Formats: sequence, structure tokens, C-alpha cells
Amino acid sequence: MTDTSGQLSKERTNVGVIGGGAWGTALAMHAAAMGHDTIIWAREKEVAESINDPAVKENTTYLQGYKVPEALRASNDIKAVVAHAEILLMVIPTPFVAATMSTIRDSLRPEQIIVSCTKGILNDTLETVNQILTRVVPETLHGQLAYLSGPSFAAEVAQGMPTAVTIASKSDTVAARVQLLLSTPRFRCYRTTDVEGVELGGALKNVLALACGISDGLNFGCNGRAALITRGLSEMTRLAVALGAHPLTMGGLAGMGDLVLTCTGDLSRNRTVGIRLGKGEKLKDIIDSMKAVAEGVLTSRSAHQLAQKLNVECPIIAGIYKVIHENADARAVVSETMSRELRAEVDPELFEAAARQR
Ligand SMILES: NC(=O)C1=CN([C@@H]2O[C@H](COP(=O)(O)OP(=O)(O)OC[C@H]3O[C@@H](n4cnc5c(N)ncnc54)[C@H](O)[C@@H]3O)[C@@H](O)[C@H]2O)C=CC1
Ligand SMILES: O=C(CO)COP(=O)(O)O
Repeated sequence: MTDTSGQLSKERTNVGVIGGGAWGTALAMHAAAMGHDTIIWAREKEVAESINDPAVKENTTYLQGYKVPEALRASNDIKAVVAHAEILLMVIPTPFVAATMSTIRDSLRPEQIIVSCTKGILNDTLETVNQILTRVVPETLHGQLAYLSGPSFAAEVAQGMPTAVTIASKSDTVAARVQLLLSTPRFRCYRTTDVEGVELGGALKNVLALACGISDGLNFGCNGRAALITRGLSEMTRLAVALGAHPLTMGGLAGMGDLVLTCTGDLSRNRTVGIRLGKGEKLKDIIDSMKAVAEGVLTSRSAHQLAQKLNVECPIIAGIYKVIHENADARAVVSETMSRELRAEVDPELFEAAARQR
């Protein structure tokens, strides 16, 4: 493929990436390949070393097999990365966002833009990343927050494969700036002001990816998977609308786009966890065998609790919660879900009830 990166915007800036996992690394590779002066903060010494070592130039821990651009530098000094950056991409798994961002709270500058690329809902507080960030970062920066989500496997972005994502910010000016700074002919960014929709789409699809994985692990076939994706999108939409999202966002990249990718793509960690569960492995053994995070495992608890709290009907999410957190038998849960009271496919009352929660 011809490299046409950079035709869309000539502006180059300083980018800091907070988080040296697979997605943080792929995004840092993308930013550096565009010509942005990019430094990635990695928590682990060996990650920074392997990215910096001229003989390696690879994140051998989290994104093995993909050479990073020569210009990309890594550091274990998070404050130095913050000091360098005009735009900060935050790519920390949800459970660690608050603690990590608290350590740099006082180093952040009011003109910096912070783009969360994380997909999850916290347990206990049931906060989205947007809510965590508005709790943790200074108020002067709240207008500078943005969210990047959509169908984007790190390994494919690392190879420069065509990808489209959505950038959400309450400020259309901020969303447009991030869109311009990150778009290339291979990485197309759309934008929206529906922060809730983009965040909830990205978080909730992980729960459905677990469901599809379990179904595939049980050899329940293509019909079952398509049913899960479609009815899963219904649940995601009802719950997200109850939490303030626009329903149309759930039909976009951050909703349906990422749902289809993660429910069908073999690169998905959440789908893989589901497949292994469906084949009979224990959750603890699966998690212990992985370095990467599968956000859907914890988000399934948060999503189920939010649905209960808001009285939004989400039978698939409830079923996944039972399988993951209550050790329920997946076959029995499928049977129970399929035997619920029969109903119309589109039930306007359910949407109206969800919308009333806003
Ligand atoms: N990998 C992918 O293809 C994509 C991932 N995402 C999202 O990006 C976020 C980050 O995922 P990845 O970059 O893939 O990470 P990863 O799953 O490859 O690696 C785990 C990351 O967690 C970090 N970590 C572990 N313990 C920590 C602690 N106590 N404090 C701070 N950080 C800690 C590790 O340093 C590492 O960066 C997640 O929310 C994920 O859902 C979003 C789109 C694509
Ligand atoms: O969010 C993703 C792709 O858009 C990655 O999903 P997994 O975490 O399931 O690999």
C-alpha cells in the first residue's frame, strides 16, 4: 500500500502517550509515523527499554512482532512525558486510570488536550472514564477532554491497515483538532460531541464480545452469534440512552462498528476469553495466562449493576454477568435467555423508558 500518511494535515506537534500496552504502542507508532514528536510512557522498565533499544525497536511485552518507528521514544518518567506533550493520549486500562492520572494531576497544563483511548466502566463507582477523568483532572482541563473509540485492533493499526475511529469531545473545537492531528489516509477520524455514546459503545461492546466468544466456544454457530450481536446492540443502545447517549451513536463506529469487530474478530482479547470459557476453562486460569487486559470481564459487572439501577432490561448482559461472576452454566443461561416471554422485536416502550432516565 502506498504510504500517503500525512496528506491531510501538515501540522506536527508533541504527542505524549500514557500507557505502554498494545493500544498505547500502536497509537504511539501511528503518531510518530505521522511525524509528531512522540514519547510513550510505559510503566514497565523492560517495555521502555525494548522500544528505545536501536537493535530491538519493538514493544516485545505487549505488541510483539511490530517494529516501532525509529523516531518513537519511550520513557518510564511519566512527568517528563506530560511536560513534553501538547496532546496526551491516555491509554490505561480502566481500573488504573484514577491512580495513574492522580500522579500527574499537578503537572497538567490548561492548554493540553487529553484524549482517553480506554474502553471500560469502573466497578463499585460505576463511572465511565469520562466521569473518572472529570473527577481526577483539574477543572480547567475539563473542556480539553476527548475520547477516541471505534473498531481498531492494535495489531492492525500497527501495520497501517485502514481503520476508522470516532473522536468525541463536549467541545467540537477540541474534537476537530484531535481529528485533524490524528487523521491520515489509513486512519480516518470522525468526530462527535456525544461523549457518553462513544464511551458507552466502546465499554459495552466488550461484554457482548465475551458473550459471542462463549457462544462460539460452545459451538453454537453463526445464527447464535448474529443474534447476540443484534440483540446485544439493542441492549447497549437502551442502556447507553438511559445514561445520556444519543441512540444514533450506537449505530456508528463506536457502537455497532466496534461491536461487530470485537464479536467476530479473532484478535479480540474479550472474544478470546469468551471462547476459552465456552470451551470449559476457568476464568482465573484464563486471566492468569494473559498479560493483556480484557476489559469486558470487569465491565460486565458494572454494566449489569447500571442496568439494574436504572431498571433497563438487559438479559444478555445479565447472563454474561452470571456466567463470569456467579459461575453460572453458560448453556443454562442461553436456554433461560431464549425462553423469556416472547415479544415484539422493536419495543418503543423500552426505549421511551430508557430515554426517561436521562
Ligand atoms: N489492544 C487493543 O487492540 C485495543 C485496546 N483498547 C483499550 O485500551 C486500553 C488499554 O489497553 P492496551 O493498551 O491494549 O493494554 P494491554 O492489555 O496490552 O496491556 C495492559 C496495560 O496495563 C498496564 N497496567 C497494568 N497494571 C497497571 C497498573 N497498576 N497501573 C497502570 N497501568 C497498568 C500495563 O502497563 C499495560 O500498559 C484498554 O481499555 C483497552 O480496552 C482500545 C482499542 C484497541
Ligand atoms: O477495542 C478493541 C478493538 O476496537 C479491542 O478489543 P479487545 O480488548 O477485545 O481486544
